[in-house]
Amino acid sequence: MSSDIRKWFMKQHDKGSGTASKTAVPEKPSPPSSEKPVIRVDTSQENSGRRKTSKYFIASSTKEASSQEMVKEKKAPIKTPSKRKIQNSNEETPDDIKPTPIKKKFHKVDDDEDDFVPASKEKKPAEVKPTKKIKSNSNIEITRNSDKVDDNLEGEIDEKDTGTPLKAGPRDKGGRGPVAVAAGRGRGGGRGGGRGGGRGGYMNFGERKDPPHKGEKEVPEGAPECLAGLTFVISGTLDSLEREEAEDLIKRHGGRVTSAVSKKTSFLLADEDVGGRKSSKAKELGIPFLTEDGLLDMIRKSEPARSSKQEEQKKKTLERMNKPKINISPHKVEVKKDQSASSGRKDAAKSVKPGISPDKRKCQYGDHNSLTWTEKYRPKVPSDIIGNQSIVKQLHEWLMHWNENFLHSSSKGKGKKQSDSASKKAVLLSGSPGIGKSTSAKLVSQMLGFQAMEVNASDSRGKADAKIGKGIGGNTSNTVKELVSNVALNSSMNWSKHPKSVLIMDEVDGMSAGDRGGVADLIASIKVSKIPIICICNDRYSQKLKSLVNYCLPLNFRKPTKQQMAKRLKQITEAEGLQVNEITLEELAERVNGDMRMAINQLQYMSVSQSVINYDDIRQRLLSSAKDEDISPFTAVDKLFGYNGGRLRMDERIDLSMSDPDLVPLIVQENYINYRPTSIAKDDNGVKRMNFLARAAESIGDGDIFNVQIRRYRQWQLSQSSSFASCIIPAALMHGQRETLEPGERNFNRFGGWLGKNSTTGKNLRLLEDVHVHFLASHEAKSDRETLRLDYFTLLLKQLTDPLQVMPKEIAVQKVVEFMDTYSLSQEDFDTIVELSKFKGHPNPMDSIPSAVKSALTKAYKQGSSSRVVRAADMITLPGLKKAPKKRIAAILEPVENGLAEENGEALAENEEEGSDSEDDNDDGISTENAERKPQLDLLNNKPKGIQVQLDLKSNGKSNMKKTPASKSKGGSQAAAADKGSRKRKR
Ligand SMILES: Nc1ncnc2c1ncn2[C@@H]1O[C@H](COP(=O)(O)OP(=O)(O)OP(=O)(O)O)[C@@H](O)[C@H]1O
Repeated sequence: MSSDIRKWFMKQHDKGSGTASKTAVPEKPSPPSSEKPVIRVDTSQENSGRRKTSKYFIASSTKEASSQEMVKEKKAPIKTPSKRKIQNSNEETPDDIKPTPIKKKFHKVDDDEDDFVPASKEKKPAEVKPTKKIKSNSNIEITRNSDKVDDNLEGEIDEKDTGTPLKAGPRDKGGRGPVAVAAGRGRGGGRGGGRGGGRGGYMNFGERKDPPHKGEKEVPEGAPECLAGLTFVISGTLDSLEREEAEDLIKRHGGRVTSAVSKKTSFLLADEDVGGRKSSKAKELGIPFLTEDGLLDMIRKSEPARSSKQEEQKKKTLERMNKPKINISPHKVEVKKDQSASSGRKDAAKSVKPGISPDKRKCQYGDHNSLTWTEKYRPKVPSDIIGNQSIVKQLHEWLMHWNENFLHSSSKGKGKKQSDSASKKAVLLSGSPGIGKSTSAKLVSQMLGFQAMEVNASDSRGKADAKIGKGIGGNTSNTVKELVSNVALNSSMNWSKHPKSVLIMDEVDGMSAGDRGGVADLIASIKVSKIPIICICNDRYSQKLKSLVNYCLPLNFRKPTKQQMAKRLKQITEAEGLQVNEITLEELAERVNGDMRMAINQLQYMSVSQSVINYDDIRQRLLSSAKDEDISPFTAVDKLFGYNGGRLRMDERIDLSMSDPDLVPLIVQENYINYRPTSIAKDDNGVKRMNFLARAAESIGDGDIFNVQIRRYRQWQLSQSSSFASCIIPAALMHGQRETLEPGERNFNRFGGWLGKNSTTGKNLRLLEDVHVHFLASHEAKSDRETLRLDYFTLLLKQLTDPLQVMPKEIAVQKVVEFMDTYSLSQEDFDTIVELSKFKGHPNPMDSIPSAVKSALTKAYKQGSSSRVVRAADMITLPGLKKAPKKRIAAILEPVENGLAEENGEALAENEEEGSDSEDDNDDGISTENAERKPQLDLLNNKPKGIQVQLDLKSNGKSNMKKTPASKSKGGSQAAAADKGSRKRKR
């Protein structure tokens, strides 16, 4: 498998039109079809120089594309443009072509929609519709030719999991035959697709062909709104414009670009019949096709006199700047809205008992013109808040019933289900910045007559003082404490006016790592609070908030859609006399990434210097700030796996997966199994899902191979491939709804389990190494670490626990302590042996030992400590090292050559303290330089003999390096020397 991946990587990919296919299916000029009419699209356009292959293509002016010409086209052979190859969809029928076996299976992907949903195998015959003429807004006549669709265009490859050989379709323009599936872009051969329409393997991402006449045509500038009201869908590769350029061009002229064809679509912009889902849907709905030339023509014809346009704009700006503004004040807006509001809303508005009276507010706001627009147009009633209406409603419900749930009720939320919103004393509003969290909290509080007290949690660092008597003048944490317990408020507030208060804690995730105890303190405050607490954060998955989440009702704010934002922004710009069209505002909304505050601020900033803001102004202004977002790995995984994960663009997927290249793959791996892919039918019997799971698992495995290459061999250039294999492909396959697989499981993405498991492995290896070193120092056995674990541990466990289970207490304890002394095992070693010998499903031998016996054993072992002869592997010090690594000591003690198994050694080395490796090199120079080091050298010399140190230890049983040996036996002098050496170093 790994070699497959590497080969794939090493392979130079053909970025052209599929060389492979060219060799497979020799290219030849296709004779004109006698059955399929080919319409010349825009005969007036010289620079197009291309033949349009589909009858669905419209000319920019049908007057020019006369029926006579159409007939001509049918009969006359077509001149092949120099750069393009001729396609004739009737050239080969599926029957003519023998299916070519595919070497490697690639799954079909609709690259237009950036989704990896396998295509339906069914062929949908296109509807037969009468030819009719429609008129576009720009007075361009459009022919809707709906002759019978040539089935060959719809040729499909059956290359899915079933392994059915390809059903070859007609060769496309690029001459890609069926074998081009892997190499070519898009649907490859067989689908009869043109340049890049329809499905393509995800492996081919990024290989969309360049437009054949890229940059060769002049892009006209038309009237600003000439495409207003028209909705375009782009498919395939255009003739001279990149897709993004075409998109910009349309938007610049007031048109809308969507990704999927629907009834609202005005044109499918494609330069040839690209085939694919969009194409067939357009045909099905009778949506006219428009060529790039057609589009350019449409724009060109609307071109206004440039100078007059500019002058007009200048005049407007000057007018606007000179004239005193007649603005709709926020108050007016409010009144207006209230008047038009429904009766229900009126009631709600009536019930508002704002903390500040209108007069006071006026005072507070001062001159409206000096206000920032975000303040000026801050929502005044809940319905002004765009998006998240259900969340606002939930918040309203929770706050409305807070007093009755927690103040006046005897049960105080007890007995209610944990999930029940009424059981939580606090709420946690989460969501990205500038989407209305604080506004909603304040508005709802105001509506319900609560006095809102705002505290920025990131200012309330750390715990409150134990004595909160310091009062409100003290730090913010104290303030919070006092607020929630109403200690100080009584004296300073008029409770008849403000009987109810609510505490709004903004930016609770801003409590930095240094604020240990800050969140804990907040939780403690929530527990005792006599007022509702609304916590606000950006990232509810933040590790810091892990414990807080359990005490709060989580309400997650979503970003408003760009359409919702544009609508609200339009109201603001109209009120401010700023001329901006909706498409431009949608672009702004997209560029600020749903941040309403930023969008409003940008508009206010731009309004200072211009009264007309067009699409290009927004693009220019927000070019650098395009979609920069700091997101947590959990949010990234949520997005990748989300229901709309398939709609994300590839660059967005890459950004998400690279947002944390260490953690995102781990979280993906941990959770992919919980997702039910959207692309499988609801009644799927599980086979398809298993298939998807298998493919995702395989891809995660590939990602692991990349990861090893990156980490071990520093092949950082593979980072993106690694993200691709370990995140993007699995998420593309599995994205959909998350479901739980075990009862009691929470339906949230889990943190990657690998880190925990790796840490446990490291810990176990360290413990094993301790036992191993002691074991070797006892000179009773000379095995390596692995042998000790595999062959000795069972026996050791038996010897250590059996007597305690079956023998009388005293005898058993004595026997076990003797055994431990013989093998130089400490109490910790005893525990390690028990712990590492545990297996799921096997009883723990310690369970059947009475606790009296256990405590007798501990007592007996400690008693013996004072006179115990310790074979002191623990006391070995190595020159230059504060703490000698056990692995090194084992190597000194171990008489056998083979040492530790390489991989275990590596794992251990990774887990050893960092300093040890860097200090490693010091060993070499020790013999000559430092006299202090000599004793340690002696230890090395004694290697085959082992070391025996006899020490009189403290009665607590802990070895003490500073203690002078009471008696010396064999080797004692060395130990003493070692001890001396270590003492000297400590000084
Ligand atoms: N959903 C919305 N509807 C209408 N206006 C909004 C909305 N969200 C934000 N705004 C505008 O943006 C301003 C700031 O919003 P707000 O402070 O509520 O954002 P936030 O989500 O709390 O941001 P942060 O997380 O940075 O505190 C508001 O005064 C308002 O003008």
